[in-house]
Amino acid sequence: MSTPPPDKPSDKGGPPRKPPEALHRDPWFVWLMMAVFFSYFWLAQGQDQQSPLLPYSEFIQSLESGEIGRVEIRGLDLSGGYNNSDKSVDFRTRLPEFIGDEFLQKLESADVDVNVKSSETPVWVNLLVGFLPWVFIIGVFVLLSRSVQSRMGGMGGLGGGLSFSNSKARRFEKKEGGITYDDVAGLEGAKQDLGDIIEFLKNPEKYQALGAKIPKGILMMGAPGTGKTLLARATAAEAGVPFFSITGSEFIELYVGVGASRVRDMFLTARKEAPALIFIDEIDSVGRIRGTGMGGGNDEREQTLNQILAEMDGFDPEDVVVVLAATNRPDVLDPALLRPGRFDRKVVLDLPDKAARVAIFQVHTRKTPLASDVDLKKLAGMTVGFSGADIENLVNEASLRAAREDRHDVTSDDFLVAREKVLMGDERPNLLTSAERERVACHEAGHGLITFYSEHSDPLQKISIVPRGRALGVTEQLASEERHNFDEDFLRDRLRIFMGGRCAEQLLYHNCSSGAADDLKQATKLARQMVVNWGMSKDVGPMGFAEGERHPFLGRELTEPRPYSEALAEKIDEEVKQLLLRAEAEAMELLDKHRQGLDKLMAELLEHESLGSEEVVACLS
Ligand SMILES: Nc1ncnc2c1ncn2[C@@H]1O[C@H](COP(=O)(O)OP(=O)(O)OP(=O)(O)O)[C@@H](O)[C@H]1O
Ligand SMILES: [Zn+2]
Repeated sequence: MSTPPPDKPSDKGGPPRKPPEALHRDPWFVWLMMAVFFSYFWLAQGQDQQSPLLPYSEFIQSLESGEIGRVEIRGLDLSGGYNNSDKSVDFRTRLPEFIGDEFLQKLESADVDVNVKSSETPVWVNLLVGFLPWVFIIGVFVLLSRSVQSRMGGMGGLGGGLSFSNSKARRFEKKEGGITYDDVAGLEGAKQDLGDIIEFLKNPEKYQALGAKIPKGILMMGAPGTGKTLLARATAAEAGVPFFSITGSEFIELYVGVGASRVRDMFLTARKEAPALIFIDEIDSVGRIRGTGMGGGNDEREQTLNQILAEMDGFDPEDVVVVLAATNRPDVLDPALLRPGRFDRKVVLDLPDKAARVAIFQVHTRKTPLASDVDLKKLAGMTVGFSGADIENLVNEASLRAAREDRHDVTSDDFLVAREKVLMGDERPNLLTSAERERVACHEAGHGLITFYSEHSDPLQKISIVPRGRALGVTEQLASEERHNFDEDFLRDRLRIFMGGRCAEQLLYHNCSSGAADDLKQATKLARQMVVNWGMSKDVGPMGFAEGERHPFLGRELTEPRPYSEALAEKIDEEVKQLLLRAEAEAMELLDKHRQGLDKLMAELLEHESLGSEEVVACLS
C-alpha cells in the first residue's frame, strides 16, 4: 500500500560463460592433440587388420618366397606344442620346424582356417602405436598446465607469446547496421563531450601536428541503464575504430597477477591496432580506493589497478588509443585514477528528462507497429525516473503483451499495463482474502481522497486495489515533469497523503494495520529531511546538515557522523514527530469532513478494483 512506486527492477544479466582459457589461446595445440588421438586409432586399427584368407596354393607360394611373416592357424592340432591354434606362429623364426612335409600334409588334409598377414607390420608402426598414447597423455597434461599458467599470469607458458586472445576483452568492429549516435537518444551533452574524441580518433595527425593533447581517459558516470555501454560502443563506431571492451570484474580472477597481465595484453593489442578505443565497464570493481579495506584488501585488485595506471601513464603521445571507463559508483574510485593524464575527463549521464524519454521511446519503437492511440509524449510523461534501459524494457513488455493477445499492433493500453509491470511487478489477483481486500480499499480510498483535496500536490492519476509485486494497492499521482525543487506546501501535502491510508483505516476500523508500514517509513524520512536538510522547522532553525542527502545522480545517501549536539539531535527528533503528528491530524480532519466521499470511493474501488482520475472526480464531486 504505497503511494510512490517502489524501486524499479534493473535488467542486468551476468556475462556469458567463456570457454576454458587454454583452449582459447592455443587452438593449434588442440588440433595437434586431436590429430595424435585419431592417428593412434587409425594405426591401431590398421595393425589389427588382417589380409583376407589365402587359397592354400598361394599360401605355400608366399611361404616359400618369404613374404609371409605371421600366420594364424585355427582349428588345427599342430603337434610339437602348437596345439593352441588360436596363437599365431612366426613362420620366419620357426620355419625349419614347420616347413617339413609332415606339417604341410597336415595343413593340406585338415579343415583349417589359415589367416595370413601378407607381411610383418613395419617396426615404426609398432613403435608409434606404443608411443602415441603417451604423446596424448603428455599433451593433455601440458594443455592443463598451460591453462593454469595462463590464469596465473599468462607469461612463461610453453612457447606462448603475449597474445590478445589471452585477455577476456571482446572486440567489436564497426559494421553496417551497427550502433551509431542515432541509436543513443538524449544524452546530447555527453555526445558533445565525446565529439572531440571522435574527431581525434578519426584524424589524429591534425591534433598531433598542433601538439594538442587529447585526454587519454574519460570516465562516464551515471546510474545503471543510462546508456554508458551504449554510448561507448556508438563512439567507437562513429570514429570507425576497433573497440575493445572488458568489464572490471573480468580482470579479477582467482590467481594473483592475472588481472594485471590481462590489462597489459589489452593495452598492447589496442596499441598495435591503434587508433583504437578501450572500454572498461564497471571500473569501480577494480578501481576502488586502494588500501582502505573497501575492496577487502584485495591484492589482485590493487595490482590490476596499478597496471591500469601504469599503462595510462606509459602512453606515448603517438599512441592513438583512448580509454573510456564507466561506473555508477564514482564516489568509491581511487583518486589516483582521476589524476591528470588518467581519467581526467568526466562525462555525466543523467537519467533522461521528458524530452530525452520521448527520444528514447522513439528509438526503441522504431520497429514496433504502434496503434494510433499511442502517444509517446504522454508515455514519456508517465515514466519519470525511468532510465533508458527501463524504457527499452517497457517497450518490450508492451510488445510481448500485444503478441500474447495475437494483435498486430501495440496499443496505449499495452504500454500502461507494461509500465505497471515494470514499476511494481506482476499482478497477483488472488492474493487477498475478502476482508483484506476491503481493508486495502479503505486504505487506498484514504490516500486517494486526501490527494484529491490537496491543491499543492501532483494530480491523482489512478487508484487500484489489485496487488502487484510487493504492493497490495496503489494510489498514483502524475508528475509529468520531474521536480527539481520542492516547496514546503508541496511537502506538507505529501506528508498528509502518506498519512491518508492509515487515517482512513482508523476512521473506519478504529485501529490500524501493518499495511501502512511503507507510508510511515517514507513520511518519516521526508519529515526528517525537511528538518535536517531544508531548515523547514522553526524550532531547529535555518540549519542544514548533509545527513540523509542523496548523491546527485546515484540516489544513494551520503551519510556522515552527526555534525550536531545531542541536544539538537533530540530537538530534531521532536520536530520530526511534530510534523508527522500534524500531517496525521490534518488527514484525519479532512477524511472526517468528507466521510461520505470516503465510503463512496471505497465502494467504487471494491466494485471496479481500479479507478482512473476521471472516475475519482465523478465519484467525489
Ligand atoms: N539514451 C539511450 N538511448 C537509447 N537507448 C538507451 C539509452 N540508454 C539506455 N538505453 C538502452 O538501455 C540498454 C542498456 O544500457 P547500457 O547497458 O548502455 O547502460 P549502462 O549505463 O551501461 O548500464 P549499467 O551501468 O547497468 O552497465 C541499452 O542497450 C539501450 O538499449
Ligand atoms: Zn498506503
